[in-house]
Amino acid sequence: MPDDLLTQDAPATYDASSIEVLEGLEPVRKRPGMYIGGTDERALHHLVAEVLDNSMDEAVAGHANRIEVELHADHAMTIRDNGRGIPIDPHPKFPEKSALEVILCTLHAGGKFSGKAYETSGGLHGVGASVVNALSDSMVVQVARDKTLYEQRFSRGVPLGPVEKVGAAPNRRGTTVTFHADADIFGHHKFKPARLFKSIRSKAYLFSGVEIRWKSAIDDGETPQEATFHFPGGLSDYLRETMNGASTYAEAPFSGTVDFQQKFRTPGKVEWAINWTPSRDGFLQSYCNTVPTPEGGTHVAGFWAAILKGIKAYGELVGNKKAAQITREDLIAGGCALVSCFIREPEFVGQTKDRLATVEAQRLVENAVRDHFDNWLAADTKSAGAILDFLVLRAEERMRRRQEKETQRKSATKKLRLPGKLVDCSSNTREGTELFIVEGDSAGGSAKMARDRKTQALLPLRGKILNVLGAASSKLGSNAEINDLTQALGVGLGSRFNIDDLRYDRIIIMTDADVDGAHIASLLMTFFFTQMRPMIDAGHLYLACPPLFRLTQGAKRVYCIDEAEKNELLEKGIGGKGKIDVSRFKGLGEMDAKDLKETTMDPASRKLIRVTIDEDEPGETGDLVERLMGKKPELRFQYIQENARFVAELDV
Ligand SMILES: Nc1ncnc2c1ncn2[C@@H]1O[C@H](COP(=O)(O)OP(=O)(O)OP(=O)(O)O)[C@@H](O)[C@H]1O
Repeated sequence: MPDDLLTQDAPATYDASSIEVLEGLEPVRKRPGMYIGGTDERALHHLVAEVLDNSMDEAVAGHANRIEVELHADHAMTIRDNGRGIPIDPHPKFPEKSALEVILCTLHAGGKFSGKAYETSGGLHGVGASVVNALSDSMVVQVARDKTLYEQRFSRGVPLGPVEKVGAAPNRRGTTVTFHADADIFGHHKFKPARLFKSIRSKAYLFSGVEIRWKSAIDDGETPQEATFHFPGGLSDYLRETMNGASTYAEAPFSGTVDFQQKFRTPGKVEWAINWTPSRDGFLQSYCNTVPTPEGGTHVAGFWAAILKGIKAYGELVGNKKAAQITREDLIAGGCALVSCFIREPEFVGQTKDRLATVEAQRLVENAVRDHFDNWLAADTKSAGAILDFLVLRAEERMRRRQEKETQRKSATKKLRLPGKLVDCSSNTREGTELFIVEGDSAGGSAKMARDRKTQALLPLRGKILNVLGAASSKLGSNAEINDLTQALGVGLGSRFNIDDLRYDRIIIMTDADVDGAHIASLLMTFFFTQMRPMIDAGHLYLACPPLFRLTQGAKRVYCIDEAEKNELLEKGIGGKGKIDVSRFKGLGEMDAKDLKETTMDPASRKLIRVTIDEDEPGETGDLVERLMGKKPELRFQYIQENARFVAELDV
């Protein structure tokens, strides 16, 4: 048959049209976790932050002074500002589209890359607005510019028509975004008025030049349905409110603002407020360009360095030799602090911006705060003396506690009958020791080789522990696994429980990264939550994060925690030579000691999740545990996967 006939007869199916390219915002819908860190309640609320941060950037740049945030009855959100308005003129690169459409339908489109339109902004990747658009079943953007009102509508990231003039706007300017999150992505999660209210109010404290109005059609019985926030006093007012009348060592907080331009000839500024109190635990809330950074970062490191060096220098000046013993731990214990910096082109870890990584911020903040702190201590010797005495006392207490623990543990190890399968560590002080609760004997094998004998102990559990929620309390004491665990911990069960007897600093649950592992981890967490709650409250309980994949390319090897991270790295490359070899760990037992050590056990390179109870909603955590550990086992794995962030905070 002649060649041309062959081609004529073949159906025209395999041509360019059969090559698929994920276009526009499809990748966001396919893998939302990569852009907003998940699809849970926290991720849902993050959508509001993305849109609100754009309005805040407009305000901080001096173009807006009012922002309105409204939660509607159907859980749609409206965020309106009186800024310059997102540009609607045709985009030079895509003349057939408006800049508005390019911004909302293209990743990495924005006005914050070069610092020309904004000096210091929370936005920097040019993805926030488009991600919200992609994950909303409906989004309407109105722009009031040049006395005209424009509008464009979208659904799941796709424009429903071009930008249109919809009326006159003689006395108005700015941007209004209304979106309704897509239930296909966020499932049953809904906006919580209390959570929104709190984060919106903190924004107003962070930038005193803005007034934020809040309105909610949903009444949760505790959150005001209307409010206006404007705080000319900035962070000192915020600190006073957060500390809620607690007695303090300094009469007024140590607070201030330094403009980096004036001091260091570089754009940006830092604002802070701190006071010390005997009556509650300390805290530090930090922000960069009004974006909360719950995991801190370089700005926070700079802040503590300034305070620590300042107080030690002051101690030396007044001849208090004990001041040299103060550590950062003592400062943090009773210190309540707020730090907010504005810098150009900040670098964060991840799109949800939990930790600031810009190296320069450390130096800028440290130098700015240090000068002021020295002056403040010298000018207010009464407060300075009170703080110094308090910190010295804390340092002494800390050292005494450590000594007590040393003796305590020595006697405890002698007296106690320890379970036979416990592989104990050799340190005779509790400080710095860790107990890994491991799944199965095989995992115990590599863990034994990977551990640091001095500080890391292992307790292998055979199979699943008793589900304490379903069990009568008499059964608890006779369950072998629970008995072994309680003995190894040294704390006693029920009325004999005493947290002071705890034999290790950290208790780390280390299970396989699969359904069974997650089940065992949730059984253990339930046990601690219901029987040894003070251990969680005191921050002793952790989850290990073993990786699921290892990528090897030539001499280079990296580990990935999940499928999404693996795919991201495969796309980006890992910087080695040749083909990338992917291996999937089926369980901890499959990892060799070197892998296990590097990724999961060695404090220098591993990742741990600290298990915490959501302070805002402790009752809810109880309900959830009850619901999940009660009747429906299949929900548990999903719970761990989706809600890990709800009960856990990262601690690297
Ligand atoms: N309310 C607004 N007023 C004026 N311009 C806006 C507004 N919202 C968005 N923009 C413009 O749209 C651009 C894209 O916003 P988007 O949220 O996608 O990314 P970004 O803020 O630049 O960075 P990030 O992804 O880190 O949030 C911004 O850089 C800004 O130029």
